[in-house]
Amino acid sequence: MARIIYEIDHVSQLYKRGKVKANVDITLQVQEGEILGVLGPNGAGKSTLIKQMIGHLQPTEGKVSFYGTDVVQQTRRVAQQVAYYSQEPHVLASLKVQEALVFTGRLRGMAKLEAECQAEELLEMMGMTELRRKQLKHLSGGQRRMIGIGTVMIGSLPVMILDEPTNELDPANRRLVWNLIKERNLQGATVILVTHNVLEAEQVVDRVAVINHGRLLAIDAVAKLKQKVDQRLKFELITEFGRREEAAAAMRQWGHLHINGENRLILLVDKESASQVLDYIVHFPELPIEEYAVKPPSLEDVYFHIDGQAEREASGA
Ligand SMILES: Nc1ncnc2c1ncn2[C@@H]1O[C@H](COP(=O)(O)OP(=O)(O)OP(=O)(O)O)[C@@H](O)[C@H]1O
Repeated sequence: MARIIYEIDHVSQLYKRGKVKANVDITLQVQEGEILGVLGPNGAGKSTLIKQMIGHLQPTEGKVSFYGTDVVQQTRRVAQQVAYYSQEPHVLASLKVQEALVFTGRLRGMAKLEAECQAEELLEMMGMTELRRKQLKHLSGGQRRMIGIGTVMIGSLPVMILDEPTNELDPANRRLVWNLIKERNLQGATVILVTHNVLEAEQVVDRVAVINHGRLLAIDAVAKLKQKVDQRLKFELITEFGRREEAAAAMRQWGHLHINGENRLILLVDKESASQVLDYIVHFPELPIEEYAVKPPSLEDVYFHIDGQAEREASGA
């Protein structure tokens, strides 16, 4: 059995004197050595949970323990063991790239030479050695984010918490970051990864916690979550420009539908009705659908399925 690093026990967070419930009665554990993805849409309560995990926020109710002790009673130990990458602007902005990395390494107890060597290695890995003498505030948004990832990596702390690590990055850098995360995990690091990029997260996470409206809707291994929609097939439908709602209204009768872009619909249907749906699409001439494809469900579909189910239960449907 893997050791439990984090124990989140019936945690709730209220803002604005109780008017905003950012998270509601969340209970989960993080196991040593895993990559746990925390998925949810904007405003779901993901960052609030992370702030509680690093001790920046004391939960209104419940407790977050790190190796068995309340996080807020040992923020120093947590800071020494948990590397955190936030979405917020970089506090090291006036430092040069190399200084920012070395400074962070030194704060984590590295010797000067060791920190300088690791900073150089990281810059090489990220293809950013040319930028080492530039101030962070003079970098592009994406470059600054890459250096932010570097500051999480330096010192090789045993736990990494990354809040939307690939936001603003181009495809090559996104791949690089996912590879760095996977590599660190193979070397033993536990990773908690907040994202709404479900498609990319699927490639790296071991388990997934789905959060919306502050509540934990599901937590399990990706394969187990996928079993929930295993008996379904996914239709990806591209609608005619400006006629998405019309197409959605016609297709909703066949299964669980969600809108996924200006002219893209995703329809999850039971395997038994798939041939009927196909027949309907092909033979119904008025249907404003330009292209369709049938695929097995992805983690993204599981996510929408779980979220949709929670919405339906909440509305009593
Ligand atoms: N300091 C605050 N004061 C008041 N309300 C807040 C505060 N921080 C967050 N909230 C609210 O709490 C809810 C959860 O916010 P949170 O930032 O945790 O969501 P998130 O899932 O991280 O969203 P995103 O993906 O957009 O970053 C939102 O409704 C948000 O508006």
